Amino acid sequence: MHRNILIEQIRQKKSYLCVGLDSELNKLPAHLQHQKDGIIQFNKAIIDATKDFCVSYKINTAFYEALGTKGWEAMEATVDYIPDTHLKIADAKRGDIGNTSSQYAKAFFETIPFDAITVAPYMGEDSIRPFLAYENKWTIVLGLTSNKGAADFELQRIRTAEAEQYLYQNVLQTVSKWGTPQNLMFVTGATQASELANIRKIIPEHFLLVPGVGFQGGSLEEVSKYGLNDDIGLLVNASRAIIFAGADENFAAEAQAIAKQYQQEMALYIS
Ligand SMILES: O=c1ccn([C@@H]2O[C@H](COP(=O)(O)O)[C@@H](O)[C@H]2O)c(=O)[nH]1
Repeated sequence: MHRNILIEQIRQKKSYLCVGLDSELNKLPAHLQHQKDGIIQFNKAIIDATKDFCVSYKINTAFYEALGTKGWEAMEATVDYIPDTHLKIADAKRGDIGNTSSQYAKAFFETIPFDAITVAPYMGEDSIRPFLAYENKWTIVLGLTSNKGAADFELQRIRTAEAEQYLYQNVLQTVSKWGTPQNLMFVTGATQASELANIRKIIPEHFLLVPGVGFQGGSLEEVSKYGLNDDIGLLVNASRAIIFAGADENFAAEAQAIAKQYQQEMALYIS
């Protein structure tokens, strides 16, 4: 998906919400858990209920890979069902030596036609280039993640030739030179909103994929205050807070109500 289309969708809907389809089998409403295509039915109902309030869906592949062939089938059927107006993100956190990364890119951009994939930067440029080689696809590189473990490496101070900085800042500076704001985004956890102003100094134009509102406690208001740019530049993800808002037959209506709440708050922040 081209950046202009994404921005147009966001402006039309007054929403930069990304709904996370972390559809863990044993958390589905009881009536779906034992059905052969329970996850597919669940995802379709969630998509139908939320598509007017969001611009993107993020499938965390772990929840599907864990189920083997059935999970991969559910992932494919879900990607097929998501309207083409919505950015389809594979949260797969891949990255390997170049020829292996090429196969990951093929798997998630061609075999299953996602628009975007999350990638870990640890193995460096040759591990990321194969994803960037695809036109109209997005590579979303982990920058400053939302978890406690971000302190172990990403928030370590390092000394480079130019400056003393956090490791994650060096990642943003370096990786942003390998692609452009048209094909590269960065993950920034909503729980790290205090760093957003610094992040915007390094990458003012790029889109940020921001997980961590809802269950992880991040603030949509803070993220929006420090993260929005002239093109909006944010995709804020909520998974469990939306898809598991209700636990019974009413789950889709409950999910819709929460997605709508996020959208309505976002509309206040979009000028
Ligand atoms: O830094 C990161 C990177 C990825 N995630 C993923 O986003 C969702 C968040 O789910 P919630 O239920 O809204 O907490 C999930 O798929 C994570 O693996 C993240 O949380 N933080």
